[in-house]
Amino acid sequence: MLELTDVEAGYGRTRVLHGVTVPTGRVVAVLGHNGAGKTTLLRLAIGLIKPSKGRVLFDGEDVSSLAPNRRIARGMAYVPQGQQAFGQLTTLENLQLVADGRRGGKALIDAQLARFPALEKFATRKAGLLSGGQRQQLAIARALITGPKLLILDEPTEGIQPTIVAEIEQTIVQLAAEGIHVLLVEQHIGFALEAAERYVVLASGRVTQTGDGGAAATATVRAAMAI
Ligand SMILES: Nc1ncnc2c1ncn2[C@@H]1O[C@H](COP(=O)(O)OP(=O)(O)OP(=O)(O)O)[C@@H](O)[C@H]1O
Repeated sequence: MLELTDVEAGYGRTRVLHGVTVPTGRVVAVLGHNGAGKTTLLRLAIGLIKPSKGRVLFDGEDVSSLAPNRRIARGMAYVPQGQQAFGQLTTLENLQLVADGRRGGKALIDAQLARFPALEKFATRKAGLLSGGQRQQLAIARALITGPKLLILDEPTEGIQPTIVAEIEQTIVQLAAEGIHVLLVEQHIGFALEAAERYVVLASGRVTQTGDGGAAATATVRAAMAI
């Protein structure tokens, strides 16, 4: 589905990623310490930054030079860090912003309200008054309304209370079971590897390790990351 091959990218003259190749897989986990380049890699995948070298293939098409909106139209969706939502709008209005103008808009919203009971419960609550975990579910629901083939998630459980962490993890597993591919940056290495088909570890913008996911990979990855 998504293939990043030998990509180099950064900000202005600063190179952050150096020859990074990410394998394909239903769920691919991107791991690494703070500042390793994980978010940069996701921003590159969705097209917010362009590679100066290498290529990004999606569904067999070279999308390296396509803008984010065109990648979204092809079936990519991106949920950045930080549980972003329009705080002054209600849960429902946040969902309507994405669903309006799409065929079957109401059904698309209903499907996500059914997926996330907390959002259904607080449909008329302003998003700014939701808990961080609920806002994260809202951000994921908004992305899912676009019907993505690939969901790109940047630290979806960061700063979220443990009960909702488990729900979000369950959602990721469920999405994969539904056939949606996931590119996941996640600090909870145990969960990320359990959910992942493949993983990469980044350090200073380079891949230091890659392999098959699964619980058995945890010890190897922890050793490689010295944690
Ligand atoms: N907009 C930017 N302009 C310049 N440099 C940036 C920008 N964003 C990130 N960087 C730099 O790129 C490097 C990688 O940052 P990135 O956010 O991709 O890492 P990360 O692995 O996602 O870290 P974290 O886990 O802290 O989110 C860091 O050195 C960072 O300072």
